Amino acid sequence: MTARTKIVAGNWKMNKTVAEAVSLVEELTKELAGFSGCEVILCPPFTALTSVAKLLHSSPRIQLGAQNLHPALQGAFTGEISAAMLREAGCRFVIVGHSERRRYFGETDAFLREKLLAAVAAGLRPIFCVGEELPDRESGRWPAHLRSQIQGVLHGLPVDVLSAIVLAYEPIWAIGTGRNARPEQAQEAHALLRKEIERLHGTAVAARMCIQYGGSVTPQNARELLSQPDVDGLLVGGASLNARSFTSILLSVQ
Ligand SMILES: O=C(CO)COP(=O)(O)O
Repeated sequence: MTARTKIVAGNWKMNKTVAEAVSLVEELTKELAGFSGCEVILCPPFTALTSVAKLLHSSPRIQLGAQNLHPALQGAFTGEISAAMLREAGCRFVIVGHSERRRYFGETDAFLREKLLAAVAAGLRPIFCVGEELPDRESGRWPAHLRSQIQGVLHGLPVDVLSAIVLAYEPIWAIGTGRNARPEQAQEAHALLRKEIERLHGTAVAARMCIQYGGSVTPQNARELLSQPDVDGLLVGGASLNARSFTSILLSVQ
């Protein structure tokens, strides 16, 4: 089996002023001095990126990510931000296709594909999110839904783009609900996603791909989720907003 480096990311969503972000990162860098259990990514809101980047200079194991980008290089897109701007702010990663972006901002597969291409062209690694709604989970249609999200966006992408992507399985019914997927449910979905990647892009790409789980991850459930063979990391929302809970999740990585 290919050994994949585990990657745990904190998606702060629309939380933390610059001052709050700085204080959280100061606490985290203190708690995580010497930590080398996995790659750690922090995704603060845009306004806090440069301040957080400065604090992370001396913590090479903690990297910076953004929560969104626009695929155009520049231009008349009021309120948007480009991949080059994110790189300049110190980002290495960017979340693409989070269910909240798909749901509230109508982001389509075609648009997400453009974002992935723009991100990788600028040297960013996308964290590409997929996941089903509760009715699809309950009716058993979730495998078809996940396959169609993968095919719709990743089909035919060049191998350098695929190799840069971190995939995140985030069942929508588990996001912010306190109801995480059971470890065996996460494993089943991750194995299916890896199989689909393999079908589209071959064994080597699929075996190397890091697939994170996201949705109500807590210090209590992180270890068991991470013990599944195809769970290669976590994408943490609420529990990443507090230094103690995020650190305790990170310490569950073996
Ligand atoms: O959406 C998520 C991370 O991107 C998950 O959020 P919660 O961990 O708050 O459920």
